[in-house]
Amino acid sequence: MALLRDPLLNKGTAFTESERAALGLRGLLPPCVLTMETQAQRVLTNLRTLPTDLEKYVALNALHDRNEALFFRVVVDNIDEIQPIIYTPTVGLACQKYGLIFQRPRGMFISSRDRGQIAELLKNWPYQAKLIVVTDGERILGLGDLGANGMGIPVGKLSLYSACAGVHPEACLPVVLDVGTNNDELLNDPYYLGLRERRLTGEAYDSFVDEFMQAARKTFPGVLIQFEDFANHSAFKLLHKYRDEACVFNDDIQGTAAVALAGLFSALRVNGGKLKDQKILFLGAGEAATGIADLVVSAMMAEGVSEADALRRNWLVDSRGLVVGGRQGLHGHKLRYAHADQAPIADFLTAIRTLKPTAIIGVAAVGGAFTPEVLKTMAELNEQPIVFALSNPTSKAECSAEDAYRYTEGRALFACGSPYDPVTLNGRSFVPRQGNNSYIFPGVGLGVIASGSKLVTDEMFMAAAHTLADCVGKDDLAQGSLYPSLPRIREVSVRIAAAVADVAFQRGLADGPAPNDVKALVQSQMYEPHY
Ligand SMILES: NC(=O)C1=CN([C@@H]2O[C@H](COP(=O)(O)OP(=O)(O)OC[C@H]3O[C@@H](n4cnc5c(N)ncnc54)[C@H](OP(=O)(O)O)[C@@H]3O)[C@@H](O)[C@H]2O)C=CC1
Ligand SMILES: CC(=O)C(=O)O
Ligand SMILES: [Mg+2]
Repeated sequence: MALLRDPLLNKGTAFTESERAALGLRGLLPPCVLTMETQAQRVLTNLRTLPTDLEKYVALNALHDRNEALFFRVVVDNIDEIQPIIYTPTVGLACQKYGLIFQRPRGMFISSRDRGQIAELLKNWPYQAKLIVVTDGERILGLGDLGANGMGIPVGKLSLYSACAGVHPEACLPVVLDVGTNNDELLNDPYYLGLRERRLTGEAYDSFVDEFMQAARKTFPGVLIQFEDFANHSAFKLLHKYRDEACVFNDDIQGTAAVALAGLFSALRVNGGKLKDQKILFLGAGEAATGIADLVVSAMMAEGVSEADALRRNWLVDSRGLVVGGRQGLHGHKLRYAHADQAPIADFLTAIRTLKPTAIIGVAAVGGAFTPEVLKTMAELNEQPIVFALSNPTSKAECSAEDAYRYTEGRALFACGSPYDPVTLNGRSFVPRQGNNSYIFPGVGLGVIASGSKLVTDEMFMAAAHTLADCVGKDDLAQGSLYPSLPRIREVSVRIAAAVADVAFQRGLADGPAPNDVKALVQSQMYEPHY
């Protein structure tokens, strides 16, 4: 009976006659033995009768908790259909309703009440984690502070690690650091499952996170830790504090940078431009924007431009307007892009008219900010404007795919953070694809784990960006797709992982000498969902 209740071992109705006899399962299952294919078909049939995406999310979660192999089989074989349910946009809604839809816990919930005991608590995890995705829930997608409800994000990211890159589910540990929430709605929600107190701040917060970091690394030596959906003020601080001593990265800063740069490379193959000649205007000046801008600057410099010139080709608009030199209160990550000799500009459209960018990248979580006027202006300024609406979930997208194509007469080179269906305009069909770090982190994580890298470096993200861009074919570009199709994701992840592992071996970061065939090493470590 214990076997039927262990999701990592359970096969349900697929246990064979001989297994049933040997494992004490006779009488505990209906007599008919099903194949995994029939089970998967049954899952899909049931799923497709459910009226809402949230109900589908709940059903898939329940399957995940019953039978991991079947769950991942269904995800891998139907990635286009299932990813939007277990990841953005539906995972955003699932986090908002986390307390209401909660059935079984997944991952570890470490709250500020556990201070002083985190190492002890981590021992309760029954597996040897190689990969932790951790959030404190303060900036869940573009939905703000969702406190402990943010757990849906590490769970969703780790599902993609196993589905898209074959990191073994047993190696994956989702963690929420529950330091309270400042979201009054949640504090008053009878179903909220997190601590009902305001967020820990300052030294108390820092030492709590540090205790977790030390305990996690001690309990799971060599573990890769991915920071996810921390608020801006914590994200940069934590990345800089740990990146040179621990195997960590920040997905929102570094993963997003790589996927956006790959998308730019693809767009430039279509319009014939060079990266060093682009002028990029970001809506947003936070983790995603400055992460992308920093990697773009490095890539421009690799094309022979000076750092000063490369910086000058990247401009940021934040909640107070264009980031310019001399503006009061600017600090940290924005300062590199606070260009002198430019008067302040309050709004995005005027910034476009003044700066004449070749590309706009939306990462401010302001839904609809790429208005018809913005899109038309980009189309007036550029034969083929680059328009990336990367904010998540869909409600926060800067524009829809349809609007991006319609208001640029089908000339936009478009990518979106959350999925959009294909668009038909004047008889031409466009297939927009997701500029989402989900193309990057699975392969990066696999490469880091396979090589046993001690650190995760910017060079790895640069390699990942180039590799992802190389996976895009002419047929993709011809239909407006700046990324490869999702059904190819495991092949893409292998290539990214090999490129990342190569960097680890070349830089002496890996755990051992380089093998003859790095790709084979990576592939040998991949989990295949079958019985
Ligand atoms: N597609 C993908 O792979 C990814 C998408 N994202 C999405 O990007 C969005 C932002 O994430 P992240 O960068 O981490 O968040 P941050 O909080 O770090 O940054 C948000 C930025 O948006 C700015 N902003 C807020 N309101 C406005 C406004 N009205 N006009 C102009 N700028 C504004 C903020 O300004 P100020 O600095 O003044 O506060 C801030 O600079 C989210 O929706 C997230 O889902 C994030 C990571 C990956
Ligand atoms: C995709 C992602 O990481 C985000 O929207 O935060
Ligand atoms: Mg994120």
